[in-house]
Amino acid sequence: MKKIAIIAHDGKKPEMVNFLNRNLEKLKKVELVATGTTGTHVENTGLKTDKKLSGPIGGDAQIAALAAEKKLSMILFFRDPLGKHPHEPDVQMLMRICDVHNIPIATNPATAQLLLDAFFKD
Ligand SMILES: O=C(CO)COP(=O)(O)O
Repeated sequence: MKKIAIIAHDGKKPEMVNFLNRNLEKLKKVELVATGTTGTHVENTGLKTDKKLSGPIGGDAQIAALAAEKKLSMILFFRDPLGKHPHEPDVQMLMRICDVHNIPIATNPATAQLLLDAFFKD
């Protein structure tokens, strides 16, 4: 089964939840993995997800490891460009690993929608 990773910074969690609710039917058809607090929000929509550690304590790094192992179809990362994040090096590492391994990564809701629509077009 295809696996999609969901990550959201705190300032973008409401937008992430709106996105999930608009795309529930599609997202029910794939396996989801998420960073810890994001995962709790994902579960509150009724979707199931494999919850990793919270971002600041290693969750982004765990998602990056899955990307490096080519176990992810895409990453939907609702980044907050206006926030300060103690684990910014992990965020940069995640994006770099995606580029190294050519894993699609959306970093805002508009791109996330385009990626998801493309993924389910057939
Ligand atoms: O910090 C994050 C992304 O960098 C997300 O972590 P949480 O889902 O645990 O809030």
